[in-house]
Amino acid sequence: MEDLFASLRPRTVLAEGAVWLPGFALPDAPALHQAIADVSAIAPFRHFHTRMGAMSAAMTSCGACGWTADPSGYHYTRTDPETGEPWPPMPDALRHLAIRAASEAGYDGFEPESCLINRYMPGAGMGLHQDRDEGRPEAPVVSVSLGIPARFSFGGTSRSDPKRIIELLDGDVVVWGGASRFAWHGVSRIRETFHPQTGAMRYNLTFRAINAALFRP
Ligand SMILES: O=C(O)CCC(=O)C(=O)O
Ligand SMILES: [Fe+2]
Repeated sequence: MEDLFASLRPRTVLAEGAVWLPGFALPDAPALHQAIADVSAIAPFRHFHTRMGAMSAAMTSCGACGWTADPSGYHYTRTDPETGEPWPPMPDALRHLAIRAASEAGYDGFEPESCLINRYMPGAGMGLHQDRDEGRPEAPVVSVSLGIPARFSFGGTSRSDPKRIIELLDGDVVVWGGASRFAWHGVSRIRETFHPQTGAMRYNLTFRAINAALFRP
């Protein structure tokens, strides 16, 4: 059965340096759900407020630093501004999966310092953006999807470049680095559907290597 699905949704190069690995994380899903529960028990999901208002995806982080947003901008911080405590350490199950996925996509030696966990309810999405606050252009971003599907747009390094739109399913992984490291991407508003593990919810984990000189307290 697994081979049948793998042949229907083969590994796909989205652009130079960007690879979609359908179902790559499926065997790890139970451990990933446990890790999300453990992290969010210490650093709860919250909606950051930017200049544009509240973000529709709820977020938390783990690792040496965590992604935060406030009306002044985006930063990686060592402590969770909500609790004042350091972000929880990255569970091994997460770190190992990210390293394996990066390697599978051609990026050996990836060492993620931070994992941003996004939680989308139906109606939530993420506007087109580039991930460019990391200060480590040589390291890829590894993105893992769990739960209900999402329409993911993936373009080029100019905002107006043509986009490829793919449906990310439970266990899918997308890795982008090299010529695609600063590719524009976004998530359409999630449609209400049901997944046995997550209910009407989608989780996305993005793993990044971060330049320590950019960490804020
Ligand atoms: O949810 C996704 O698939 C993408 C998330 C993302 O682009 C980000 O967290 O920077
Ligand atoms: Fe992103």
